Amino acid sequence: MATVIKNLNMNFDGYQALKNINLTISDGEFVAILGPSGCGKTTLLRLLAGFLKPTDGVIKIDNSVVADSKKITSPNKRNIGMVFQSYALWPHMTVKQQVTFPMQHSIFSKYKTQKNREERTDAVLKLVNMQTMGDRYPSELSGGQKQRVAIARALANEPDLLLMDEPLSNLDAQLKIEMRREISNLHKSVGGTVLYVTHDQSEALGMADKIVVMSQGEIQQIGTPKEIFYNPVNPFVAQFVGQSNLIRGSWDGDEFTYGEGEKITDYEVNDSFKAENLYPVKADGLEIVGRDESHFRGIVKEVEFQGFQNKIILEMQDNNHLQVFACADEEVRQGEMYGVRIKKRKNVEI
Ligand SMILES: Nc1ncnc2c1ncn2[C@@H]1O[C@H](COP(=O)(O)OP(=O)(O)OP(=O)(O)O)[C@@H](O)[C@H]1O
Repeated sequence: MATVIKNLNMNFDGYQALKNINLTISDGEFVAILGPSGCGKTTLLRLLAGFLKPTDGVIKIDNSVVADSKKITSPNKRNIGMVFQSYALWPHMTVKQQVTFPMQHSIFSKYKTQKNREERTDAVLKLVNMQTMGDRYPSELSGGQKQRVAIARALANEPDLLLMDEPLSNLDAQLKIEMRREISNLHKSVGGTVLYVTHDQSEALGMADKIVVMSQGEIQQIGTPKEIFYNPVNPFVAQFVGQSNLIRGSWDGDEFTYGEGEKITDYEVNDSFKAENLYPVKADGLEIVGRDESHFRGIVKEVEFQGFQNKIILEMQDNNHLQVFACADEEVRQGEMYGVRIKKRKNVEI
């Protein structure tokens, strides 16, 4: 049941919200669409669900065209489950009724008898750990419980594709982490294909098989979480996903020169950084090397205690700000000048 998106464009009154999107989602894959607010994530999801008609391009699910610029297959004729940020539960229905409803009304329902539907409702409520709350109404549930019901409802008809639009953004930090684990485990146990929209890089990195990074309506990079994190293809991905520093200098082949002639050799840096004479390095890839004048140096603007480490913000001589992690017991004083060095990149299996 692969979903294939080809040359997809979406215009809203002259504003191009999606530009030439090409993406294949394979059967059983968990794909995260990751990008900042306004980059077109929800628009892509709405096109897949059948709520919008593309300006251009084609969407195929299981080899049949469900959308092109001329016609679309309506949402009720696609076997798609949706989980929204706002939960979108029906206030007048109990938990059990919410889950049973799509089985009574969808043309894809395999659960034709009342008994079948009751069994399936019990099974999906058990999956999301809500089996004891079947008779409650949404107003009697916590945020996390509502989200579990929304997930159970979306899974009831065993959708070909489960679309999740920032499903955890209304939950508190602790619950987010719990639900993240639950959704991952659910995907592992039930299988199925998931497209998960988020602007939170840690959700995408922790849950997805494949991440699609988007910016301003365009796909920037598609890859596994490790590929995206360790080998970003351009400065946007490096900064958005890894919060990398971008150090100015000059490239000669695989050798980068920065500061006062310090050099580092790196075979993994994408040509798009070389073209701009930038070196991407995360906060843990830099080290403070004392106050030796000959080093690449800057003034410490902030020292933030983070428990295991300190996060240090330095203002460099070219006004660029760098983030550096240092051991919590390493004394670094605010307002003073320190040298910084790029550490040799560790070999990470990707
Ligand atoms: N119906 C519409 N009419 C006009 N412009 C729209 C419409 N829907 C979305 N847009 C615009 O398209 C762009 C992409 O919107 P979209 O909702 O897809 O972004 P997003 O990445 O999901 O953002 P967020 O994370 O804030 O939800 C935005 O600039 C938005 O204003």
